[in-house]
Amino acid sequence: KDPPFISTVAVSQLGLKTSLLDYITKWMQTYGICVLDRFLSEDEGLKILEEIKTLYNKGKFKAGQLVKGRGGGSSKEIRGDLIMWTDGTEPDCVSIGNLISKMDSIVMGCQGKSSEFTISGRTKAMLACYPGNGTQYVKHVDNPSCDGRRITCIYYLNKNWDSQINGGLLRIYPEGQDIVANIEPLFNRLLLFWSDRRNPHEVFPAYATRYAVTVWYFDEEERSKAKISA
Ligand SMILES: COc1ccc2cc(-c3cnc(C(=O)NCC(=O)O)c(O)c3)ccc2c1
Ligand SMILES: [Mn+2]
Repeated sequence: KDPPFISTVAVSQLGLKTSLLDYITKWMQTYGICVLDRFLSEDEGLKILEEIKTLYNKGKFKAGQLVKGRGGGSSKEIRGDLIMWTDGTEPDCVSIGNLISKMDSIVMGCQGKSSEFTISGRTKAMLACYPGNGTQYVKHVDNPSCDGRRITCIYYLNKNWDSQINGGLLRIYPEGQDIVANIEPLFNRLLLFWSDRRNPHEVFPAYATRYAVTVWYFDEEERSKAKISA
């Protein structure tokens, strides 16, 4: 069952500037990717970072699932992130819960502004940590199999990050375009992109601890049709 989801009524009460929502819609329609810097206040961002570090240091993160390497059957490790799922209602996730509801209000605010924004729900939030020992995530598509996920929404928490030194760059290869998008996982940066085959992407090896919070938003129709995943 998908976690409860903000109602559109709440969005209008938030009184979000439609110019921001129009900006997001336009970027998503044109490039299928949108970057918003300084998404929250510095203080809110720092509170989220502290909550995540605390959870990580309590050993609450587990290795993301391994995907069998090609041939030989050996489970060649192609993922390096450690993850933890939360719906942001636990007592030690208050700021993370605030982030999730701000993500909801952004995505819901775009509802109906373009045919692609027919969002009916979302996953819980996935807290991810790349420990920084050269861990990476090879090129992949988040939703290659019509599982219902339409938008990938990632919030980065990495202070003074420089991919030239720390690695951990996210590179997106928008389908059918001869450009790539190089996205630094910078503190207080929100990234949205279509989760399907339009946006293959990879995370380059990270050489410093790299934190992110990801939520996937479901398309109503695709989600209702999706086989209930095992
Ligand atoms: C069924 O259990 C699980 C558990 C964890 C899962 C994690 C991912 C995932 C997908 N993409 C990325 C990514 O692209 N990150 C880009 C960035 O951090 O900049 C990432 O970090 C993690 C996908 C499927 C999963 C299924
Ligand atoms: Mn991904």
